[in-house]
Amino acid sequence: MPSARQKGASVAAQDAAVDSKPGSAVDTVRDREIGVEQEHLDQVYRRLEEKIHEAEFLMSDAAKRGQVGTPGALAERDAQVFRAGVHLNRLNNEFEDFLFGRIDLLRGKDGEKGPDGAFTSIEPADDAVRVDGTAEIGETLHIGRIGVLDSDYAPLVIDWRAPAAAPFYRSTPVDPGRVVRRRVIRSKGRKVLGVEDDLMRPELTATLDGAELPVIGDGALMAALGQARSHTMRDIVASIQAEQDLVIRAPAASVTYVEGGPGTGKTAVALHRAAYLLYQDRRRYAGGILIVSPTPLLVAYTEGVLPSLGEEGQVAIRAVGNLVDGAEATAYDEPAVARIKGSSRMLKVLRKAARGALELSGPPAPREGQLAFGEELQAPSGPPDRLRVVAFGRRIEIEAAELNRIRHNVLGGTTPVNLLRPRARRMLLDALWSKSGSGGRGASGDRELAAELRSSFDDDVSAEDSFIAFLDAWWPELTPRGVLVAMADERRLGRWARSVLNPGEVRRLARSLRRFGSEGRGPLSVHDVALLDELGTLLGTPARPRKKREYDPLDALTGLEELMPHREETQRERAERLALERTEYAHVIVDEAQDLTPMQWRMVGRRGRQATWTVVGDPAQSSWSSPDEAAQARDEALGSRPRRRFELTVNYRNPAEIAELAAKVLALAMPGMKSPSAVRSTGVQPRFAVVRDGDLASAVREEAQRLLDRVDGTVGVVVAMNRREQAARWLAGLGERVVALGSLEAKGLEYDATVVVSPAEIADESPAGLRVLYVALTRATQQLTVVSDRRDEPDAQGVPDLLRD
Ligand SMILES: Nc1ncnc2c1ncn2[C@@H]1O[C@H](COP(=O)(O)OP(=O)(O)OP(=O)(O)O)[C@@H](O)[C@H]1O
Repeated sequence: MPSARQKGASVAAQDAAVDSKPGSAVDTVRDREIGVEQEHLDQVYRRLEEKIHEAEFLMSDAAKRGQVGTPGALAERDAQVFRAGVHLNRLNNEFEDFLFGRIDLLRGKDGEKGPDGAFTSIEPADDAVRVDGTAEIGETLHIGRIGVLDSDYAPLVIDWRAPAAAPFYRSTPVDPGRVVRRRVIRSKGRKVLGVEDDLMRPELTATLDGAELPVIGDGALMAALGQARSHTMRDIVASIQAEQDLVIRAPAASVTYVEGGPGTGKTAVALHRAAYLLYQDRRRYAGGILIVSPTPLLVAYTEGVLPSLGEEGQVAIRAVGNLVDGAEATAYDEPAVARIKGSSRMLKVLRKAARGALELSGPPAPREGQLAFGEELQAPSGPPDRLRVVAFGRRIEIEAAELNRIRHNVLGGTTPVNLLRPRARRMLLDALWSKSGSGGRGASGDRELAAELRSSFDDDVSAEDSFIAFLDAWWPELTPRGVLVAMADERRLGRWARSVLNPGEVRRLARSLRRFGSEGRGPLSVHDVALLDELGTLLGTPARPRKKREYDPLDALTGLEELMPHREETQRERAERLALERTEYAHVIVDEAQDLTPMQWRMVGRRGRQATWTVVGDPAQSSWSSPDEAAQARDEALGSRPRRRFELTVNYRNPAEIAELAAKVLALAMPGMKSPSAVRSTGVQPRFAVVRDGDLASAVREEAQRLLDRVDGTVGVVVAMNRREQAARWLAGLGERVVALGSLEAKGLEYDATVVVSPAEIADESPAGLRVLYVALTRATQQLTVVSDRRDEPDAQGVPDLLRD
């Protein structure tokens, strides 16, 4: 397969000859071609308007039907309203470029058409090209965000995900299939602004309706890559490249595993794949698609892509620190602590803590309800050591030793602690019963009487205030946060982590957990969230009594209750409820997978136990210190599912000048690892600035301003994590186009230009520092400035030690 650079170059060279004469015949041809596409777009919009009217009619008709009360009519109404609503929503969406592509194809081998109205054959008919090298175009297809058929069911627009659209992405000059010319159409609202063509069979003289096929522009890919960046990612639907298309359309079997260097389009491919899967099998993915992203910044950056592809609702994009409902990671752990919290060794510690925390419990007073761990930390009263009740007119007591024995028995096995409470209650009642001596009263042989006696004993005791208060204090419902707070006590943690963590690790971990405060309300880090999720599983959530639905007198009249126990919930309400309750997904996509720690893999794995997976990542960008351990955890999460591997090899983000510099760090970080090849070059070399008089702030501000003057889009200033707030102050007043980022926050993002501040400082931040620096150096689409301080040991040209040959 030729590189995209070769492709782009061949077309650009071809066009350079014609395009160099502004105002010449080329402009007239371009205008005429824009006019041709405008006509088609007008026709598409006329048809869309008809469809919108149809959908509106369907909605109102469905609403009328709703007044007829038979179950069949109600279900039909729900289904219709749902379908019409989705349709309207999608059509009303103001797509920036609804129609973006066109392919002109040779006649196919067979004359068969697919369900989208296009001919299905991939290979051209034997006689499609005449012996003199001329050919007539046999089929023209327009490609857009959703498919549109005209009133005769002929395709006006093919959905980009339909099989007929695949040649738009797959065709290359080496393997063109039937495609002669691929055209990208740029439009805004209803107006066509431009066209860019790639010729797949330049050797042919092709005609369309008898006239020679014109070729316009520099190629769409280069046009897209050269555009200024904003703070949100754009879709790449008009210029997906062949190797990317293979991943996007890979069958969703088991695990699709994608590796590729920085800028190879992994994130873009992951998002387009989600849209493709939904299109392929909407019913199957009604179970939801989860996209796991490393940071909330990357979530915000990518959030608009799926709606722009016409997909919303069934895809949840969540940062790995936001996967647990009600928990949101806002704090960062220092690398040494992150290493402990992320390690699979934590599993053993958490297992001990989940059970051990029960022994810390004390009376729930002074507050009602759930046990507040914080209070008991300050005044550790411990669990009550004696149970006293009065039953059948007698005082019965259980002492500490027996209580401990009972607790020990109940805790045997691996059942989640909170689910063991009914068993604990039963065993207490058994012990009280045998102490009461009442067993003998039924011994005369009347088993029914004995059972009755026992049952009334249990009822009496269970209703007693002292028994209820005891059980609440002795076996309270534990919360994950409560257990984490309990682990903040170093001595206690040392006990639970014995022979797993060394004393230094225990001290560090306990100190970090004290951030929650005694109330457990302090900020969480991204690694804490995985611990919370694990604890949630270890503790379990006891079943709550179901809210009984209100009695509806109609049920009695119609007998509907038996027929439709969920009649009060419409399909849509049910879908919304399920989405809220959803903890497992039909497909899980993990972006930047190289960064997931073993504990995070466990958390993500729980959300896709029955799912198919797409995992994208780049080991060279891993900020996790033990990639082998993480790989093992990944394999555990993915189980024995077979994997299909893909590799992306072309860097679409960085110009060659920046990619070359980054490759030097890659050679240090991962010797022998190949860099992806950059697809374009700008002629602008990275700039090296050196801090004067120790005034880092002025140097960074000056360089940021310089770049703001040189690019139209965004500028990112990447600093070591502990300088984030400082750097934001340095940049104050420079406007919204510039942002300060900690090295770990830069993951996945991109800017027109970046300032990387003190490579040595970033590299020294953690054991994975060189890989983090590699990430920082690969964020710019146009220009890069490296600011060096003394510790960077810059040479006379300002090049820091780490970036020299
Ligand atoms: N086929 C394409 N057409 C146009 N732009 C593309 C194409 N493929 C990738 N890009 C652009 O290249 C840039 C990098 O893409 P993306 O962020 O998906 O790469 P990545 O592999 O996830 O990078 P990283 O690993 O560094 O985070 C984005 O601006 C994306 O829009």
